[in-house]
Amino acid sequence: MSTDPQKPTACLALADGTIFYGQGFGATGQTVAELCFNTAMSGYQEIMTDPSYAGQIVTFTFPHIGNVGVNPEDDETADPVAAGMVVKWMPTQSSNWRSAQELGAWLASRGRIAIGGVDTRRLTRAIRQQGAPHVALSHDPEGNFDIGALVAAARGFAGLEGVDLARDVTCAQSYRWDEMRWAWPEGYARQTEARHKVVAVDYGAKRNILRCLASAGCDVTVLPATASYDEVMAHEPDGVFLSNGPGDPAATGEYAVPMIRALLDKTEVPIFGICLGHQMLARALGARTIKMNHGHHGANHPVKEVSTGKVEITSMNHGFAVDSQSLPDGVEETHVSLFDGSNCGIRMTDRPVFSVQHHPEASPGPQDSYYLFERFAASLGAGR
Ligand SMILES: NC(=O)CC[C@H](N)C(=O)O
Repeated sequence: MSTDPQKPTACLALADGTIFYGQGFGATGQTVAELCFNTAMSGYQEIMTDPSYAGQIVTFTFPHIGNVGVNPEDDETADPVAAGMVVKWMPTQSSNWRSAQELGAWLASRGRIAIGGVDTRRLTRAIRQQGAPHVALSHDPEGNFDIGALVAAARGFAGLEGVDLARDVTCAQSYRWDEMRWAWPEGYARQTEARHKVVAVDYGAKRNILRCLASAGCDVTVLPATASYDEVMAHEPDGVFLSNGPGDPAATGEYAVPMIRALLDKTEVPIFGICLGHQMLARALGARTIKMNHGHHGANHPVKEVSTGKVEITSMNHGFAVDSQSLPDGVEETHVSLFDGSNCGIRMTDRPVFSVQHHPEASPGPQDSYYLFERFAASLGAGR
């Protein structure tokens, strides 16, 4: 361990040669990924364990990260999935009654590298200006860095376009889910009966999505990402849910889109998709998806529901988007981002098939969009 307090023990190299030094925490070693920034002021543990972040390092624009520690209940999946984290201030000792472990120890035990002491405003401006950069992040307690090799490693990262990561993060086998939310958003009744049989296809599903489905009255069976049409229909579902997940919807869609297309062609089953599920439903309907400059990642993104004009404050985490210009006849845009006008929701006009780009399960984030789970449950009929 270096004894010089000024000597950097971590280094973040952008592919354009820009270098950020800081103090390392979590695991030691090196990782390469795409870099994004997240503006949420809380929920760093949920963000780090959201499977949608596979292949990405997250820069937190909120400066106090780590100060409430981590706990087993707030994991969105079993392990952190984001490749690493960048923060402004080194985490202080955690102070919260729910804290079971310090953030640094938790990251170290899960092989995830973090760097603190970075000018995250400057870094965020760089991400906005150049688009999500490819980076290499190195943590060496001795502070020995081969900058040329790090920049070369960042340049060597192939990026996320055309990459299917859902296969890496999906479940190995199907399973039932019956845990409900711990708290209900204001104004919603607690459902006690699982009345609707729902198959949730797991492209990297967050646990709170499954809790929200169960809480809206769904009896949930989770299937692996590569489940075929026949495997889905063998469960005789009243509805099918398409989850969030990492990577490029075009690549994941190579196997997911034919399954979704078969559901649309051969059945009348209601479908609800979130984020990657939304993007792949749109592709199955004939629309295009595109890579965004630096994407949307945060917990305060305003989204307008087109039919009512109502604005929801939403949780967001995506780097690809549905091109609303490419929506075919019979599919309408239901939600739109008030930050940049990008598509945030679609529906088929003649049947209960709909999806959204934002995250109605929040975790972290506001609860404004929870009604979408109730809307899905209502589309499943009176129940069994
Ligand atoms: N949260 C998600 O499902 C992300 C979807 C997709 N990987 C994207 O980045 O756009």
